[in-house]
Amino acid sequence: VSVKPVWPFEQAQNSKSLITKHFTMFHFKSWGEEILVRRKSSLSKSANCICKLSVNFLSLCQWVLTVKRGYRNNVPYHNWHHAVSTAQSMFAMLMATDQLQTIFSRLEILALMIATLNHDVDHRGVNNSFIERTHQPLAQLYGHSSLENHHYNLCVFILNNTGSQILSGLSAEEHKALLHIIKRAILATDLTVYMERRKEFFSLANKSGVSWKSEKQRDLLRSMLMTASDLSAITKPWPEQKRIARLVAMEFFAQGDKEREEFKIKPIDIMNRENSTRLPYMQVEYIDEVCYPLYKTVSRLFDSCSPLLNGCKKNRENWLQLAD
Ligand SMILES: CCCCn1ccc(=O)c2c(N)nc(-c3ccccc3)cc21
Repeated sequence: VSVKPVWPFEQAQNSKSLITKHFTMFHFKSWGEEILVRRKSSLSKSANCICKLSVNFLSLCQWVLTVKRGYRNNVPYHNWHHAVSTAQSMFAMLMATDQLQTIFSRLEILALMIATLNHDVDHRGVNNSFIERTHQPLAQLYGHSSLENHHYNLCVFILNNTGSQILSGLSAEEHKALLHIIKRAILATDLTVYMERRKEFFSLANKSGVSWKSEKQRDLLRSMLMTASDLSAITKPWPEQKRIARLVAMEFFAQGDKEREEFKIKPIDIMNRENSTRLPYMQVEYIDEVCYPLYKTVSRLFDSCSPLLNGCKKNRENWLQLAD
C-alpha cells in the first residue's frame, strides 16, 4: 500500500474516507499532543494496513511534535531551529556519502537521526560549566556532561511516550543497541568531549584504508559526525552564518551577564558583553581552533562532505575581513 506522505490530519481523513465506517473517532486533543484512534470493527487487510500506516505515521508526527515542544523557544540559539538544522546536516552528510551508507547499518543511521533531533532538548541557554558552578540540580544529578545526559534522558522519555513510540517495530535487542548508540551520540556533542577525542580521530583518519569495522572506530566516527552536524551553522551561507553567530553571541553574553550580576563571577572573553566588538576576531579563532580541523578531516575522508569545509573557509574569510 503506497501511502502519500501528507500532513497527518489529511492522512487520518484519507484513511477515514477509505474505511469510513470502521472508525469511531479521530480525537485530536491538541494538534500533535494526543491522537486517539479507535477501530470499530475488524478491518479488511488493506484497510488494516492503511490503519497501521496511519497510526505509525501519526506516531512519527506526534514524536516529532513532542520533541519540538521539548525545546525552549526563549533560548536564542539552542532551540528547535538548531535541532532541525543539526538533523538536516546529518541527513545531508549520510545521504550524500555512499561510503557512510556502507559503513553504517540502518540502525546506526536511525540512531544518528534520532540523536541529532534530540541532542539539545530542554537546553537552558547556559553551558555545563555554568550549571556546575551554580550547583543546579542537573549538576547534582549527572556531574560532568550534565546537559548532554539530560538531553539523552529526555530523548528516551519521549520515545517511551504513549503515541510517540516510533520504535515499536524493533526487537528488544535492536532497541537496546539503538539506545546505546543514541546515548553515545548525544554525549559526544559535549564540545569538551569532542576536543578530547578528536586527536584520536585525526590520527586514525591519517592512516590509509581505515575499515571502520570495529565498534570503537564506528563510535568515534559517529561522534565526530555528530559534532560536524552540531557546528554546521559555521558552514552555512554567510547571511545565515551571521544570523546564527548573533544568536550564539546573544546566548553567550546572557550567560556572562548572569555570571557577573548574580554570581559576581567575571565571565570568560567569549561570554563577556564588553568584548562584543571583538566578535569577528573571536569567530576566526573559533573556526581555526574548533571547526576547521574537523571539517578538513571529514572532507578528506568523505569527499562529498567537502561543501561543509568550503562553507567554513568562506565564512572564515568573511569574519577575517570584519576583524581587520
Ligand atoms: C555553544 C556552542 C556554539 C558553537 N557555535 C555553533 C555554531 C556557530 O555558528 C557558532 C559561531 N558562529 N560562533 C561561535 C562562537 C561565538 C563567540 C565566541 C566563540 C565561538 C560558536 C558557534
